[in-house]
Amino acid sequence: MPPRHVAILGGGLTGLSSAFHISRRFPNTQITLLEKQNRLGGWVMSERVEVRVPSETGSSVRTARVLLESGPRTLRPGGQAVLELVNLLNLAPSLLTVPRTAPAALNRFLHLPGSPGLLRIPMSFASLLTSPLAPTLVRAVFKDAFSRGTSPPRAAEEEDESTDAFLTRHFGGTFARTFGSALIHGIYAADARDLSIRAAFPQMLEYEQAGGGSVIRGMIATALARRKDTGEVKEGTYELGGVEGLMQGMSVYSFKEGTGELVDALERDLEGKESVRVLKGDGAVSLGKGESGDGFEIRTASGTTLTPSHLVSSLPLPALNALLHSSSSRALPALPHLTANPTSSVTVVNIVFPGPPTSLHPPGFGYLVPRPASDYADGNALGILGTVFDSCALPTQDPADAPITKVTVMLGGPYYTRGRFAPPPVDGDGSLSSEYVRRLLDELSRHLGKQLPAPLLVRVRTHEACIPTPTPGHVARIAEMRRVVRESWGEAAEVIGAGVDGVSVPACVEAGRTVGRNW
Ligand SMILES: C=Cc1c2[nH]c(c1C)Cc1[nH]c(c(CCC(=O)O)c1C)Cc1[nH]c(c(C)c1CCC(=O)O)Cc1[nH]c(c(C)c1C=C)C2
Repeated sequence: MPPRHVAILGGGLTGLSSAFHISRRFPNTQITLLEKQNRLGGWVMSERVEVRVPSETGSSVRTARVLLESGPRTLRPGGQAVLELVNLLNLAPSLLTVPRTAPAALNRFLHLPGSPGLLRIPMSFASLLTSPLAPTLVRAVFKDAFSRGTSPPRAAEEEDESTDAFLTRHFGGTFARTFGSALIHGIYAADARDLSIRAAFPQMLEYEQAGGGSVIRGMIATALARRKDTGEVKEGTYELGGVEGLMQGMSVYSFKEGTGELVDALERDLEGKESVRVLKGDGAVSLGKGESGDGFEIRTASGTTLTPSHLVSSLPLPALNALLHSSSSRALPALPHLTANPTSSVTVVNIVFPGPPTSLHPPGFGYLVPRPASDYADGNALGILGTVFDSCALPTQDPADAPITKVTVMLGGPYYTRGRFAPPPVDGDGSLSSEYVRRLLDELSRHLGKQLPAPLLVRVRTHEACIPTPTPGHVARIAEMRRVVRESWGEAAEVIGAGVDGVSVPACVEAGRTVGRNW
């Protein structure tokens, strides 16, 4: 029998995807989505702002509406659950795609703390030959591929280690610090020494297993096995329409109005459904068992009481923990491990410069800054994690007749938790102090190897505790947490979200897509 009433806690992508998919599966079920903020989408945040742009000769000024992203800005075509939403929400006409052959897909850089300029990460054998990064990469490949028996596979499900420890074991400490830490900054804004390899990169463990202890041998063996596998016709379970075809040969994609279009389309869809109620600016303040012992009782900040038969929590796990502890009447049994993982805070600074991108930075995706050899307490002015060259990947998101260069600098993460850094103070109107902007521009000029012009716009957002870091043991802890939900809250409740299923946009959408499949 379909559920009578499903309450969904949290209006980020996971909550929105849950509401969308549950309402498709059970069109007559009442659904209430509760979000304490006045907006939906969590940290997916796309916004157009007016920028006064001088013409190339400087003789006139025009106003351009420039798109700024402070959360995820591009998506990978491999995430089928997101492609399905693009199809079902008719977003294909808004798609902007970046081919695999574009400079933004091919050129990625590192800025090594302590030395000026950027180093291109070699993506081909030819570019490896001339790269200053070659010694680190070649040594790493040899260490993993030709070391026999020194890296026993960690097959047992309960075994886990940090991503840094795994990479050091296979590829050496210099590789782990130079490439591994930078990669983890770009995804989790976290310290690779804190991040579980099993939770973040389970495929690495599969390669290690397939390669008898070597990741590289395992990758080669897996690729060869896939090539032999040609006869198999895979059953498509996602409703992709023609969208998959549009993604052939593409590295990433977004939308004309940014990733926020996904959120807006989901919100419009839910608003159009009579069975769905979206309560913005009204979070749950208490959560307990229903009065008759059946279902749940939720009280909201505005005083509304809900008595759903089914419950989906997509709240950050620490927020769910706080909610459970503040709920006294008919309290639900506590859940283990909700506060086991730390979270990273990220400061996102969008900067718009006059002039075309070619005048300011090399063509490419942007650059990442590895962990300094001296650790997070020092060695990196302001705690910069990396910079994205936004205008390079998706130039058509902004007006073609306004010559601008848009970059986004990301700061914080482990610099805020382990270092002596704190999020930059902002003035009453939300802007950075001119002294901080000067220091930031000086530092960027050093990274890019050229003096930068005065920016047309600088906008800052600090996302507090926005990305959970699954620490070693996460997968086992989540399995236990899920068991306790099942056994003591019942089959009518599920706990999902970035802190459970993974931090990427596809992981969040997928979690909402599969929630309640057994109802
Ligand atoms: C606000 C900053 C974010 C940082 N990480 C994420 C956000 C939103 C989340 C994230 N970023 C990436 C992934 C992997 C998904 C994938 O594409 O496979 C996740 C979950 C990769 C990534 N990192 C950066 C970009 C532009 C992308 C592509 C996806 C996206 O648009 O987010 C740049 C970047 N992100 C962060 C830093 C410090 C950084 C530096 C250049 C933190």
